[in-house]
Amino acid sequence: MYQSGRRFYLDSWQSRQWLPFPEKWKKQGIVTTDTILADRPVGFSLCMDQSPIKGATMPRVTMDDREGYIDHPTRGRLDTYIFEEKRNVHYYYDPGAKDWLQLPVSWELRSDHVSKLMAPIEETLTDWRDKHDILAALRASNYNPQMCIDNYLAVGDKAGAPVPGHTDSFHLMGEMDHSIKDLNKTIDKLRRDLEENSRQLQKEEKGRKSAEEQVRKLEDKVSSLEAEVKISKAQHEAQLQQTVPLTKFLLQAAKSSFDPILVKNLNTLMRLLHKDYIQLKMEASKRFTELQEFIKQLNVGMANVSKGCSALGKEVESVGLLYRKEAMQRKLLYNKLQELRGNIRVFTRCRFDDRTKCCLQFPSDQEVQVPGGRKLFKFDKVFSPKATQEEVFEDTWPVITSCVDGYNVCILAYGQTSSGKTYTMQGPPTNPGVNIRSLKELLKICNERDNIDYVIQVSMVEIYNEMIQDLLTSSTQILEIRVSGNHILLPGIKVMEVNSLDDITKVFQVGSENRKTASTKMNSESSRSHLICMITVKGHNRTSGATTTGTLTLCDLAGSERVGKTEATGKRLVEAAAINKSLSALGQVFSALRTGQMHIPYRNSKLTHLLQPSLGGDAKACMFVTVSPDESNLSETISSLEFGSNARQVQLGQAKQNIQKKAPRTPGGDNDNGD
Ligand SMILES: Nc1ncnc2c1ncn2[C@@H]1O[C@H](COP(=O)(O)OP(=O)(O)OP(=O)(O)O)[C@@H](O)[C@H]1O
Repeated sequence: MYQSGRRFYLDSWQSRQWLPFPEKWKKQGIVTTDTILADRPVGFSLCMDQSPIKGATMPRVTMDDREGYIDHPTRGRLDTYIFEEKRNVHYYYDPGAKDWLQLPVSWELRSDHVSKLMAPIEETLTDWRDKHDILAALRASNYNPQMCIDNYLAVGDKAGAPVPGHTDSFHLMGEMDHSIKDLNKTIDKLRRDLEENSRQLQKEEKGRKSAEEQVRKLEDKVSSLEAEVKISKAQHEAQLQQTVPLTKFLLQAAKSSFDPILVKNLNTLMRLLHKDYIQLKMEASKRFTELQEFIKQLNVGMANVSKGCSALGKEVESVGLLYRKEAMQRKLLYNKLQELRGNIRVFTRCRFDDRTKCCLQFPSDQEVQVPGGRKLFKFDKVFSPKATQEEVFEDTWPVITSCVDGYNVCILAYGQTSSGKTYTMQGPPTNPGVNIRSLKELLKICNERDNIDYVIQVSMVEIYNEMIQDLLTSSTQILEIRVSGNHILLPGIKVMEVNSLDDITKVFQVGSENRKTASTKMNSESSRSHLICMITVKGHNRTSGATTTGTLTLCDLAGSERVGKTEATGKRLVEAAAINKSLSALGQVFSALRTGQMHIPYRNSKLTHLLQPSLGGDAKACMFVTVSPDESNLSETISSLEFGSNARQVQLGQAKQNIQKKAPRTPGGDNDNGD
């Protein structure tokens, strides 16, 4: 027997391989051994049908998390196991990156070596013609042609056989793996560069500090020398003042006494004193000149140091700039990786409220912690109550603007009633939210592109009690969903074209006037319907003649709330039930997408049916989970955060660009005789 970590394996004498420990033995057996060394194979003996023996050296066999099973349509239940195997990988040396990178499938097909390996497969399996496909299978068989043929033949029954010519998913997955590996390598390289730059920055910061310290010391010395010069000058002047009156006095005294010897002595004394005085004066002036010279040198030194400091400051600034640039690049690469994986991007925003203390903590801009050290939730971005509408839009606009290039994009706001969904999406007129900012941005981009003619069309509906109503007309007609191919149509819907800021303002004014709002106990302005704003951006390239059609769906969902909490009755109860039904249908769609189910229950509600193209695989989606800062709403907050966490694990697949030669249908189905 062999133990690796928590897993146990058995040596199979027949196949001479390590096989996973049989499930049924686990229920009966006790494994005994003298010593257990972590993560190291040790000798075991197996005692079956024994009563447990106490002691640390007698471990029970634990469950193996690599085991599983599949229900095969023809072979019934098959046990599965994820083996840790070493695989051959074909690399090429990239002189630019100075690194070995995995060969993409299309490049690998040019290799003679690989062609030789593929030849026996092509000869044996003559109906398998897709070279990409064969190479992908060869890779999966560790470049062993015989194993590849065996694998193909082994799974070649009717239900499980790969359909030749139809399985270029191998190729796509290979390419995708390659891109993700490359991106990871680039991220690693950037991280290393970043660390190197940070180290450099710290070193230079240290140098700057020590230079500043030196300047401070030199300044202290200069001021102490200046003080010394002042003192010696003052002493010299004092001496002079003392000497002159003394000389005058002695002369007068000598003249008054008329004693010639005394006068002579006094004259000698005077001469001596004068000589001393001259010497002292010369000494002082010499000292003074020396000091002046020293101060001059110090000033030059200080100028040099301050020059060095400013050069260092500039360098620090440029390293800082590089750091910010690289951080930005890392973020872009992360976004690209997310895009390749096709994940729904989920942001969380906590509502600002100056009347209450925020009960949530924000350890980083991607984490939110619920009080009492309970669960930590991670999102693509977490906006604290301090976040502005600009900051919120900044992280959304790369997704939004890709609809100009022909992608389907969807932004949803989900959260408890009064948690700030409408504030985030619509916002007050003086500080608009994602809706108006996105349309402005789309207009700006369209105006900047000279050789493409763009048309931006907007339509707006609300789903109230599972009924779809057009918000751009005052008509109360209920719209019905019609499906045509991959398109979801709303025949009869009003579409408005926008060309300026005034048009945008007008569309939203008309829409909000028609929107049904009703009061509940929690919020007198609470909206009890889902608001969906559908924007279509059609571009016609005058040079190439290509047409792109992108859609942006902005969705302000009705508040998720517990019926009991709002004490809803009558009409309100019906509204709450309809909202809960559609939101739980949205949760079911996410859950089915997350677990890769064949059937996605889009048709369980009008909301999910209408959003099907935006959640269905070739779209880019992001969701704002809005939460309240108030502790009394904590249980709703946790359930919203959990909803967001689940949505974050949904992979929609890589987004597809809609480029056509001919203009496609509008949401109203104008090319489809929908009206
Ligand atoms: N970030 C914020 N800064 C300032 N005020 C905010 C913020 N978020 C929300 N508010 C205010 O909180 C109140 C409730 O917000 P809002 O109407 O957006 O909630 P909601 O989630 O859309 O509610 P409902 O589900 O009922 O539609 C509003 O008065 C709004 O102006």
